[in-house]
Amino acid sequence: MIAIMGAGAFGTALALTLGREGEVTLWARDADHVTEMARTRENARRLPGAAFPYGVRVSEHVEALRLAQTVLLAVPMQRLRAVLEEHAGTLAGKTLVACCKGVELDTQQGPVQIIAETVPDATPAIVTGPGFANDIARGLPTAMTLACADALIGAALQDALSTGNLRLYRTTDTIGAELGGALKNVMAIACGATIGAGFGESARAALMTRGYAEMQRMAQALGARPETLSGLSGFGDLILTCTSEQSRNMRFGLSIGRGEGFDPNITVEGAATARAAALRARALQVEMPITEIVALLVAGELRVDAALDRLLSRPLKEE
Ligand SMILES: NC(=O)C1=CN([C@@H]2O[C@H](COP(=O)(O)OP(=O)(O)OC[C@H]3O[C@@H](n4cnc5c(N)ncnc54)[C@H](OP(=O)(O)O)[C@@H]3O)[C@@H](O)[C@H]2O)C=CC1
Ligand SMILES: O=C(CO)COP(=O)(O)O
Repeated sequence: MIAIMGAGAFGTALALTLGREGEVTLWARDADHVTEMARTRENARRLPGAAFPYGVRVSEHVEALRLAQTVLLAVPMQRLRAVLEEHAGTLAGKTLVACCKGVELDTQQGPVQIIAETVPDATPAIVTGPGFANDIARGLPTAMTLACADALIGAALQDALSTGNLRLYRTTDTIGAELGGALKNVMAIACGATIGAGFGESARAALMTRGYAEMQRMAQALGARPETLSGLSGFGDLILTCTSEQSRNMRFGLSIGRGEGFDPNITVEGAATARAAALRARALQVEMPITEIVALLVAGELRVDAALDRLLSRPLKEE
């Protein structure tokens, strides 16, 4: 059986697509939220307008996860460690599939390493790539990456988690998969800020391309395979997130560029990840000027016009 921890937009979308073809348990921490979802068969708080199919069960009891061999972890990146620590006993020995995108601010670790540290006898994996919760929930076609260092378990997960509208491609390169998903959000903030400030589409294309070069540099410094970054989890998600206003990271960037406020309750993974990735890049001595600038922008330590000046005044070099 499959279970999902976290009834946010993405956890709910995964429950919907899996629940159309089998049984899935969706766990949320808030009992009132669970009661509401059970009564209305909808998650009006996080993914309104998408009716739960028959196969979706909801629960606020972590014991409901005991029967599941595979648990998808769909909580925000900066909360992942706390959730795993709190429920490590229940999750021991299971296959734990991170569904979050980012780098932990305090440790500069990704989700797979956090799973390995907090639930050492679990098998970690990650699902990441271009796919908006709304699209998945509506049954629109999507393709993402499933990464698991254990190739046999990865193949079984690929079968178990692929659905009629969610096609999973498989890799054993968990480092590349999680870095692609984490860093594309940073680039989406940069692109949003650029568009919001009125710098134009050409500037966005330049940022996406140079941002992709940064993603490759860091990934390779950490031992990822270049082809993982050029796949769905890297290049694919970079395109989606940097070009669509459905993306919260993109919209957050737009608000920075326009000098407007942004609802702090909206999950924007790229904000903390920019700061974490900038720290990691410095420690690795990897050059990541766009990431550095996004880290300063989100901290309010740099204005968008000064950020542009800083990028344009860098020494000219070979591509
Ligand atoms: N939305 C999307 O299109 C996609 C999102 N993702 C990734 O999925 C991850 C989650 O994003 P998303 O679902 O959109 O975020 P949302 O903001 O929609 O939801 C986050 C959910 O996490 C829950 N949560 C937060 N902290 C805890 C905790 N300590 N214990 C239990 N539950 C907790 C929240 O519960 P509560 O409601 O009680 O606050 C909420 O239901 C992110 O890393 C994102 O990058 C990946 C692909 C697509
Ligand atoms: O990761 C996503 C799509 O692949 C969702 O992006 P946002 O978190 O920016 O909304």
